[in-house]
Amino acid sequence: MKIIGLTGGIGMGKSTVASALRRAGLPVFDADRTVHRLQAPGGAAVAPIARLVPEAVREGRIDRAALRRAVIGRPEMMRALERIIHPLVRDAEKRFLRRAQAAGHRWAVLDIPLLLENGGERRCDHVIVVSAPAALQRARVARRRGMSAAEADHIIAAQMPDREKRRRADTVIRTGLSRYHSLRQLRRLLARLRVGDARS
Ligand SMILES: CC(C)(COP(=O)(O)OP(=O)(O)OC[C@H]1O[C@@H](n2cnc3c(N)ncnc32)[C@H](O)[C@@H]1O)[C@@H](O)C(=O)NCCC(=O)NCCS
Ligand SMILES: Nc1ncnc2c1ncn2[C@@H]1O[C@H](COP(=O)(O)OP(=O)(O)OP(=O)(O)O)[C@@H](O)[C@H]1O
Repeated sequence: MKIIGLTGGIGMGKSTVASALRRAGLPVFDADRTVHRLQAPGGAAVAPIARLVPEAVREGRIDRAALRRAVIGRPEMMRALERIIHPLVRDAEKRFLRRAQAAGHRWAVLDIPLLLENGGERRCDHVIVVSAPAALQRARVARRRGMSAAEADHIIAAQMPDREKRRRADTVIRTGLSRYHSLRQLRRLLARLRVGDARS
């Protein structure tokens, strides 16, 4: 089974491309969703987060806004949170890949925001980076519910610069134009990789 890594900075359009890949029949691992599940009531990350940021957890429930305020713009706290979350996400990814392989898929997709920051490209056969102009990225993140402009700026600053991501990509999908243009780029790539010839 071959692996497509899908990544890009916050608000660059990853989720849109991930949905299109799902519609094309590929199994997609969604790292952000996995993080949210781990942090939901009963999730494996709740107890360790309660020890790290007690004010973000009340009655087994994580207050995401409080967690965000505690870690964004504080690199040492963010690193501590990542040390809790990333090994758990990696375990979930391994289970996902085993299931996809057992189901006979020829390709699987890892949708991971910090793929390149963490050297995850080594596990991929093809890396897609979604990219848009910086001003559009900021405008998209600003529209995002719950995240302030300052928080968005801190997150963007904590990520590998877009030009560096594009340099490391096998394919860059531009999302600065219409969705139609982005999806056309994606369709061309899937044809080139021969995804969809047999069961994907
Ligand atoms: C910081 C947190 C609390 C913000 O939660 P919130 O619900 O507001 O945002 P969400 O989880 O949907 O993330 C939105 C985007 O923020 C960016 N982002 C998230 N965590 C990080 C990080 N540690 N470093 C850089 N960017 C990050 C990604 O682009 C992601 O797509 C949350 O993202 C978190 O717990 N992050 C730590 C775990 C992590 O590294 N996740 C990244 C994927 S493995
Ligand atoms: N051509 C395009 N391709 C992808 N997204 C687009 C495009 N044009 C506009 N958008 C919009 O950009 C916004 C950001 O996209 P999306 O949520 O997919 O980003 P993301 O990379 O998953 O973000 P995050 O890292 O914040 O989860 C969405 O509101 C989407 O509708």
